[in-house]
Amino acid sequence: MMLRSQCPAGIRPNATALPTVAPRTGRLSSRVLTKVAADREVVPGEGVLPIQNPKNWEPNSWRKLEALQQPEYPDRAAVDKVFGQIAQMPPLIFAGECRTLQERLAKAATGDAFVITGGDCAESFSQFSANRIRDFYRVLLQMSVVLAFGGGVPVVKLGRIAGQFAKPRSANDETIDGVTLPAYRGDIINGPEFTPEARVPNPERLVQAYNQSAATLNLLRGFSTGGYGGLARVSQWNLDFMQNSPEGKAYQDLAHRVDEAITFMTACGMDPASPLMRETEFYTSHEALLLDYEESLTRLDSTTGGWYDCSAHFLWCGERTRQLDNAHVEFLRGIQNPIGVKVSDKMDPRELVSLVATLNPDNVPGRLAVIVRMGATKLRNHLPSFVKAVKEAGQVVTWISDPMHGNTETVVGYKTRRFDNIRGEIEAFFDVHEAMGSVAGGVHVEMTGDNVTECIGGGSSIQADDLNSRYHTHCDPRLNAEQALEIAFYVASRLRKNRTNRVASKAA
Ligand SMILES: O=C[C@H](O)[C@H](O)COP(=O)(O)O
Ligand SMILES: C=C(OP(=O)(O)O)C(=O)O
Repeated sequence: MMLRSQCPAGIRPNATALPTVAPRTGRLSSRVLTKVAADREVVPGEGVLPIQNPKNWEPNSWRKLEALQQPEYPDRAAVDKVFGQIAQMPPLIFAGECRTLQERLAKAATGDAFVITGGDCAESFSQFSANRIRDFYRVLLQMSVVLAFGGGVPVVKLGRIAGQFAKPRSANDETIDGVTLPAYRGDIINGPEFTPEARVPNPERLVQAYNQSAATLNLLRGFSTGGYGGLARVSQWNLDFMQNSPEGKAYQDLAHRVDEAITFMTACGMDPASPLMRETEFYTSHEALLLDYEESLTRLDSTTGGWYDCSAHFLWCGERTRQLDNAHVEFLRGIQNPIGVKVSDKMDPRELVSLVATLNPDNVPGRLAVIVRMGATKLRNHLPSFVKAVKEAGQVVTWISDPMHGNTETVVGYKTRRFDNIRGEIEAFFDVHEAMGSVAGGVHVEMTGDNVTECIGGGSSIQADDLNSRYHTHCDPRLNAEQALEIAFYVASRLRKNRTNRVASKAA
């Protein structure tokens, strides 16, 4: 009983805490699920109220609706068996962590925090290693320090990691040299190799993806609570290959200033061994695309009586699957995790208002992030009407910019993105919010800690001819560590400007 109120904040599990969720048993019928929910004693933890689950919603109610972008498994019985196994496996995250994240995202909606989401376009089995996770984590931490320094607000770190495996595709097939095969849909579904065997959806991949997510999360939790992610290590996070780059040097300067501030605060009596100095919060996220998988990890939280998708802290609905009457929106409207929805210029502002009302009917701050991705020019034209419509409807959302997905192009046979276009979209995002008096709450980028050559431009001046030298992504091009840090310095400059404006308007 005591454990029910011990849901840890962020990724800081109390070593003795148990999940406050009841494991689901295989693919239960909706009748059985309702019974499990009704039978469970709901005892609110300290300060945690019981949750009213949405009417007519169950973890499997999405099955009645059209689900786009789902794989066609050759043997449905085999795949159902695997989902049954996953439903018996432990949750990857805890409901209490999701609630803490929601509070943080609510602050980002008002400008009292800022969200940085980053990670691979698609996690892969072949590139899975502790060093890669560490290098990604280091860059995300560096970015968050740069942002916190510029913005003077807490930075919410949300990795596209430990579950970002399934990919929506524009086309169902891929043709190379006259041979047509089913598209690669992410390592959780099929393989990237261009062979008929690799492209068949294989249910064993589901278990491998779950296991890789669990192992990744385990390491991230260790980094976050074991001292590695603590502020005292700020100056040690620079990656070797960045030491001499302008971004690496700018970061090192900033890190020295942080070190000096810590020395000063320690002299004033702050305990350098305190959790504030040694630990950091880190959350996981991915696109809730493969609905069978998400359902099998959806569990009932015994503290609140709410359903949580325990595959990640934060789940989002992609641009290709956000139709109001379809399965993905149905699934997401019922889970209690904070969620996001990707939005392009193809959406009408009235449709956005309906979508926000469906996904967050109680208008809970921090519950819903609207992740805008359309390219700078379209964003300057369309975002104002989105912001206006949402404002007029009295809806609270956390606005986040994804400057990657509206800027993809093909150059010399490679899918790539230009650094200037990415930065240009972020600039437009901040400009529009500044003009509208709304809040730029975060940035969502595809990035890696590796020294890849997938996006053109930036300080390291990657040219089209360099793309083939270290192009390792399994799907879309990512910013490398240096480019990611350069973006962080730009965003920090905008946050600093916002901060100055806020101080000036308070003084006036
Ligand atoms: O990551 C996002 C999508 O899966 C990706 O952009 C789709 O790419 P495609 O247009 O090559 O299918
Ligand atoms: C597919 C993605 O984005 P979008 O839905 O915006 O295209 C993604 O973020 O991986």
